[in-house]
Amino acid sequence: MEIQLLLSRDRETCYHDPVRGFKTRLVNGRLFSSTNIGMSLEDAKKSAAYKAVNEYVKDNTVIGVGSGSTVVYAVHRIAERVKSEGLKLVCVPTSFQARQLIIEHGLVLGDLESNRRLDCAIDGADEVDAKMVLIKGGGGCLLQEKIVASCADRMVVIADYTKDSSKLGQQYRKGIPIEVVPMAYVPIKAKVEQCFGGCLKLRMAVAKAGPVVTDNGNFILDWHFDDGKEHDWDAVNREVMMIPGVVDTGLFVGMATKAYFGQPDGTVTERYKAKQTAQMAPTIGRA
Ligand SMILES: O=C(CO)[C@H](O)[C@H](O)COP(=O)(O)O
Repeated sequence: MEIQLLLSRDRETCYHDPVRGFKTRLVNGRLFSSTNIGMSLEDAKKSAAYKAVNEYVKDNTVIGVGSGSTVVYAVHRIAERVKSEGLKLVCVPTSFQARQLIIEHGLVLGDLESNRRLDCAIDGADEVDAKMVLIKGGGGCLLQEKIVASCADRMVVIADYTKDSSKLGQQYRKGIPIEVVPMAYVPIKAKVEQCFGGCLKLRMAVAKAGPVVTDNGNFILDWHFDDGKEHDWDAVNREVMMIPGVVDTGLFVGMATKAYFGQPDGTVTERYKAKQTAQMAPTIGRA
């Protein structure tokens, strides 16, 4: 019997030796042994979320609650800590989903009218590059996620190892989401393609005919950019934001303070924000 290739995708390869019953997984250049091969992607999300909540959520604080599947674990852990430690927290949602999670877990629901400054925003990401530039909005909630993060003293990203990337586009192949006013989606698509290349696709709904409509009543264009080129994401983001009808982009530049990546063996790796340079100022100033 020969060694079998079980899985091979971007920066992740998994082998099985049927004679010795030995499995290995190579992820982003790190080798994981057969003892921990059974950890699922969900376990990786959970480890990252739990570690972030344990380290960043403090008593008497206001927390921004992001959106997506990894955030579900963060909200579970926040609720556990509120119960066991009696933490006094106010949670500000970034989407309809986050609002429901907060309510379902019996947490105190807040908003930006009563809490213009947050202590920490905890959110997922679709991809995080080596400079901590994020692609967000895979779940369509980028606008409120960016607003809430911009009001927080720190933004903490929770993700599994598939989101860890050296360069945007290496791991996440669905493009950079751009939220747009519906009447402007055709000219915006043409302008971005003309100025920056690539191709923009109107995101279509799955269980509804027609396009995805965001929590804010807008459309999403997913920009499949040219990943063969070097991009200055801060400059690109600023220019795209200037196009009339663009509401926001899923590019989060200079916003994340720290990222936690859950690994296949249950460990969590961490990345900190690089020192700010003049070329890489925060997209939106903190409140
Ligand atoms: O930006 C987001 C939603 O707009 C999410 O944070 C992002 O899509 C990651 O989601 P998940 O934790 O499910 O992988």
